[in-house]
Amino acid sequence: MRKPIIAGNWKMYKTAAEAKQFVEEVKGLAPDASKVDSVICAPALYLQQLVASTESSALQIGAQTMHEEKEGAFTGEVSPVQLKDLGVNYVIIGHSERRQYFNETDQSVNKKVVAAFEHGLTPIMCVGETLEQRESGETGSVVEAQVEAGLAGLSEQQASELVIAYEPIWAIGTGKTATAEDANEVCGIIRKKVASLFNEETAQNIRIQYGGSVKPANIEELMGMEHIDGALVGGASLETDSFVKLLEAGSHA
Ligand SMILES: O=C(CO)COP(=O)(O)O
Repeated sequence: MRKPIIAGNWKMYKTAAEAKQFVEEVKGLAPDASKVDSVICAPALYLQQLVASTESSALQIGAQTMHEEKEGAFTGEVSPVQLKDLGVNYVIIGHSERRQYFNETDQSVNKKVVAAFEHGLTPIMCVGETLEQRESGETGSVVEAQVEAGLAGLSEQQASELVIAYEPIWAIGTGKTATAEDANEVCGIIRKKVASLFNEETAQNIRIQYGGSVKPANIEELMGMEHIDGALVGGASLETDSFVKLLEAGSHA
């Protein structure tokens, strides 16, 4: 059985005071960590404070991106060693906004995934097609290529521990959700690809999230699908009420 994982991606939202208040409110309400992994991926600025305030709670803290080198002359960047040193557990890698606005490629995503594991972080690697690719029937081949490139060089053990987030770009922040069946179909394609790259056991272990306009009203249907093990949530992770509802839905899946 794969443990569900619900992760909020706050993107570039919230002041320090708002971040602190959210976490203070939610940490006591997060379901038991044996039932669901509950994660907030916050702006880098707040990670230290949020890790400290969630100590000994079920709520875990993740980052939204990182550089692939452990240190160096990379002005403005944050390294995996620095994240680990703060007590961060998860890091989102290759979000479509990073690919679109910050020139991340399948190759740089792969370097970051490898570096995250090297430094004891669990990557949440994002894949997903554009509307144009979906409409021209390329969804399967696009996500397969992203998965193959992103997982290059990983051991079976690392691939088993990786989290993949399937986020169709046209469903992000648009209010348009992929139907549960469509989302499940693509997550199934991803699992099959992992089986072909590694083996069936690895494919059964890997956790695959769906992301794109997930909210309390649609999470149960999504989580009821065979290949969907969690959600990566933008907008609905910014409000305590809706985020707690998402965590609860995850804990019952
Ligand atoms: O990009 C997303 C999460 O990483 C999805 O964002 P929304 O949930 O706001 O559509």
